[in-house]
Amino acid sequence: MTKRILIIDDEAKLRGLLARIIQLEGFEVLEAGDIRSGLKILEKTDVDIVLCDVKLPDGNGVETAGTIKTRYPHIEVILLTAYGNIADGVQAIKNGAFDYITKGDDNSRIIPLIYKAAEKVDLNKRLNSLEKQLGKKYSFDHIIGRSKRFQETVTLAKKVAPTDTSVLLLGETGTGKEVFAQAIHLAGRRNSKSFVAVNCSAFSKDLLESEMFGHKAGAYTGALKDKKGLFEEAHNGTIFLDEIGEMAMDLQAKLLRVLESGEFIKVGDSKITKVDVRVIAATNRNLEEEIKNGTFRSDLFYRLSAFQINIPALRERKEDIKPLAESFALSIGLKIGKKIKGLSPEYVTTLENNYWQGNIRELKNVIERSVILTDSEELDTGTLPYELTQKKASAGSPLSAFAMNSVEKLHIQKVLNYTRGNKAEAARLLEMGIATLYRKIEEYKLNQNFPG
Ligand SMILES: Nc1ncnc2c1ncn2[C@@H]1O[C@H](COP(=O)(O)OP(=O)(O)OP(=O)(O)O)[C@@H](O)[C@H]1O
Repeated sequence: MTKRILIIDDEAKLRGLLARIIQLEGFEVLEAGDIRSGLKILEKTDVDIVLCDVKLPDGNGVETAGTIKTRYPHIEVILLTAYGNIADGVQAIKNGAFDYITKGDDNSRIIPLIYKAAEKVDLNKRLNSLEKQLGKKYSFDHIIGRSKRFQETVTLAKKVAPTDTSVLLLGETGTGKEVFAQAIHLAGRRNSKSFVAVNCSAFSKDLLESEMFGHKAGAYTGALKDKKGLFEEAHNGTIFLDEIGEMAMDLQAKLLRVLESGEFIKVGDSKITKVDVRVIAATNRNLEEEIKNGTFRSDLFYRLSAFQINIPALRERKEDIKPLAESFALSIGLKIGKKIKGLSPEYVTTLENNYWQGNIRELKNVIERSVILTDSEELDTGTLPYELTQKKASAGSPLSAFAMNSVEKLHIQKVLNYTRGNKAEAARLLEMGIATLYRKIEEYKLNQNFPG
């Protein structure tokens, strides 16, 4: 495919000349006279290579090379440096530029260099699609968490990874069950084959059966063609069955058969299909309870639970909150082009005191919000959602929030928020004496800053 090249240079004559030389080679060329209009073009157009001058009316090309690489990692940047200024070129490469050429005396270098950069762009694209095929590419090296509790979990998962044993991952929502499933797959002998994930709660019973096992044409209305199921897609690889507690009983029986013999029958088929698939299942439900309630088959549970891994909730491993938050802040910052250097101590404490019902997923969302809102390179509590800074005091467990004094504290705070800090009005509404209110504000260290 024709590569598209953007030239950012304020010298119109030189820019035009360069554009013509490059166009003659069959490349498509766009031109910009300053950084701002160059970046605007990148926002709207798919560009492969940028040629960028160093001295521009609105900034420096060496820094711009870094900005472009951060925002658009697949683009290759070539810097046009002034004669005798190699230092700029070297710095640009440090910032992620592909290479540099000295203006004027290097005209014969430019075309071969563009071809080389074009090859690199193709490679970037191939790598990108490979990474996509591998899913979110979580290996054990990418899993963050140094706490003892978490490390024990990782050690267990690493031990089972190279075997072919089925694994049952248990943990609250957002604790990283899918991340672990991927890491186990990648560390196992099936890692060059597919990892297929299916969320059992996302489909109705009939649809889930046809998703998992496939169907023959005419099996039911709307089944116009034969359809391969996810078990077949995962042949020789791994299937991850998320929310297995939601699976209907008769499908559970079918799943047990696959686990035992690798065999199943497609919907509407008469013959057996055989696959070789490793099964990793996950749930946030208590399956033993489900068995008692008659909604989960005990034989399937025993088959699956031969190897159980409990992933601890985030609140049970507070030491991991800071490194996780730092890593998310950095990567989200890079994605949206903001440099985040760290988190304020108060910010970290607030995060550590939160209950994190949604675990790492919730933490990631909170950090994303902060990175978007922040105007500084250090994230501070001002960027946290209001309820998080308020929750600080009642943190611990959801139950502790129901202890009498916790309830009183929350209630007084709510009323104070309502009266925007007017204590006389708050005391009246609370039907308590003003002196008592002052004492309680002091005792519970209630927030007295009211915006607006
Ligand atoms: N240890 C970890 N290090 C870094 N990121 C993590 C880690 N664990 C989870 N995440 C991130 O947290 C989010 C939730 O993880 P995941 O989807 O694996 O959770 P889950 O337990 O499968 O959730 P659910 O029960 O809702 O399916 C994802 O964005 C994932 O990338």
